[in-house]
Amino acid sequence: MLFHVQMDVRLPHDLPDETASALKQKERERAERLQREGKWRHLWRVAGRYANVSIFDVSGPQELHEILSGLPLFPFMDIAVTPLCRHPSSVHADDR
Ligand SMILES: O=C(O)C[C@H]1C=CC(=O)O1
Repeated sequence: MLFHVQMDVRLPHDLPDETASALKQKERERAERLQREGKWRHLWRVAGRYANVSIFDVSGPQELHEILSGLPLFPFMDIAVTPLCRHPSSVHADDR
């Protein structure tokens, strides 16, 4: 099942630089692993903002919630989830 996810990162201004760097490094490793596993299908930076737009391919909302809530930056992100289904006019056979 595909989900469009927008994540807006809001790190507290008083978060120490070392803590922020460590969180970002852990987040990067987790994101790379999930992409290699095929669960995080697209990851795009929103131009001009500390935010991303992503497409996840997971079994359903429960798995998505487990993934998102396990992200190191989860406590510092506003997340909006939109479930997707196939568009009848799409020419891409792999759209699910
Ligand atoms: O930078 C972000 O958009 C937040 C988060 C998502 C993937 C990642 O590596 O960090």
